[in-house]
Amino acid sequence: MNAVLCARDLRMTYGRGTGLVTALSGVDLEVAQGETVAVMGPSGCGKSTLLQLMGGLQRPSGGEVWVAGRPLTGMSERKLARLRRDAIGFVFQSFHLMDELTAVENVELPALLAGRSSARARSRAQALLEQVGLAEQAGRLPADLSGGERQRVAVARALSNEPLAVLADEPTGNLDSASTADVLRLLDALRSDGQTQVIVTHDARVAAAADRLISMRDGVFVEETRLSHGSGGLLSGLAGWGSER
Ligand SMILES: Nc1ncnc2c1ncn2[C@@H]1O[C@H](COP(=O)(O)OP(=O)(O)OP(=O)(O)O)[C@@H](O)[C@H]1O
Repeated sequence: MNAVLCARDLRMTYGRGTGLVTALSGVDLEVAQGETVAVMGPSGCGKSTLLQLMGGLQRPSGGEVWVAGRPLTGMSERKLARLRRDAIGFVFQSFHLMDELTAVENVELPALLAGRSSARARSRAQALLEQVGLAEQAGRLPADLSGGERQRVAVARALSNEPLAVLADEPTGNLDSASTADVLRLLDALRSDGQTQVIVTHDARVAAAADRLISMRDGVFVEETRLSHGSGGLLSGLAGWGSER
């Protein structure tokens, strides 16, 4: 299997008894190396659940996920944690930053956990913060950052362990056009280096910049569109952006 991320007949039901909620009703997805897939759909249709299952943060109720050809089914929690740490970068909707760590410390943490030297982790963290326009905020605690700044720290953190795949839940949700452009430029550069990306978004401009767009509704894929941008990649979604800074 050549896909970096692969799911077959993926199903997820939360709760038990009469309180069952079906979040995913059998989806199939293959994402190739260097490919960016955008996932769109109304609130509650199962987008975040899809990311959590593809990244091994939750176990599915049914179906199978492979990351870099390795099946997650039957993998021990320890191996799963190692795979997440080494191969995957998550951008969560609620950021999940550590309150007591500065921006740069938050960003370097995944790289340190993945075994990088402190010098390499720090220099990559600083470079990533610079790329998302936050070089000057590197020493601040999350409490002293705006919502959009925290979000950009979360994006930088997801990229710090140089992951094979990034799973991003609304990475530009709170950002103005200039900051969105920064984040998309960074993702585009990493995709050019072969990174695989799945981006849940409500922003049509972010979606338009992906290689493939999947529309979800009620736990299933209702439409898949392959987009073509010539060689522009994500940046082609940025025409006319970023001029307000
Ligand atoms: N931990 C949970 N326990 C129970 N139900 C859950 C849980 N997580 C999600 N759900 C339910 O599963 C369904 C899909 O949720 P999910 O968060 O995947 O949707 P989403 O498309 O990402 O929504 P949004 O765009 O609002 O983030 C929803 O009905 C949600 O209420």
